[in-house]
Amino acid sequence: MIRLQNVSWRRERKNGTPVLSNLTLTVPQGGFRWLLGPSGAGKTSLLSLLHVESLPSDGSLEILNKTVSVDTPRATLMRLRQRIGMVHQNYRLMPGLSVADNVALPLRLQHRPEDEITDEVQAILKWVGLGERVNVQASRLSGGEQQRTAIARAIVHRPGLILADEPTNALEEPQAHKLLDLFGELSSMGTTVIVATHNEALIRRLPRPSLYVERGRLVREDD
Ligand SMILES: Nc1ncnc2c1ncn2[C@@H]1O[C@H](COP(=O)(O)OP(=O)(O)OP(=O)(O)O)[C@@H](O)[C@H]1O
Repeated sequence: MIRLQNVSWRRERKNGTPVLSNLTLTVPQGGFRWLLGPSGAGKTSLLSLLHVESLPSDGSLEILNKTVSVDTPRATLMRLRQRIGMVHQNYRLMPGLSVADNVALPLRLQHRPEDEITDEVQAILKWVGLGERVNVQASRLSGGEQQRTAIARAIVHRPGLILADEPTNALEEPQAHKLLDLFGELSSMGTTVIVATHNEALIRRLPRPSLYVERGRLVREDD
């Protein structure tokens, strides 16, 4: 469950125009929402807030049944973030690590046994079509391969919440469709999924409710 009540977020501590203003919305556990809006509307900023990389300047924010504020201890935020899978627009892989080690990161943070990690990572990399690229250094990957590695890393630990920022823009259509089908399936099994996109064709393929953001405000919610 995600719940925002009158949440605003300013880049600077006190003054300055809020990047996100007065957002109130609820997404139930297992809900899927498209996050839409023009470039610069605040979609990435909202995803950063939901990923607890930034914290609300005002209002109240609840993610996976935890209330989050500027007073939340860092260790609590880190634990919460481990329950969230995020596909960043620019992937944010560790360039010096192999594909497998990038994808293993969330499982290592959970202190899972290494043999289990190897199996899980192999399986998910095979699923995204990178079964033959396991030991390649991330800095040597193409854009599409980087995006698929980032997707694998975001879902390998079966998070309760998946956030994805334009997760298919470097993918070929069949891969994009496969990913969407997975997101749809994960949401029907209880994972909350929020996907920012400009891609109308994707939305038509998986018709789900949308959140429209404009100039940092939630201007519309469609079913
Ligand atoms: N690092 C930054 N420093 C200052 N302003 C920023 C920074 N990143 C984004 N902004 C501003 O914050 C606002 C929201 O940007 P954000 O990236 O969240 O929008 P977006 O809807 O994700 O856009 P896009 O669809 O182009 O990715 C915009 O006005 C943008 O110019």
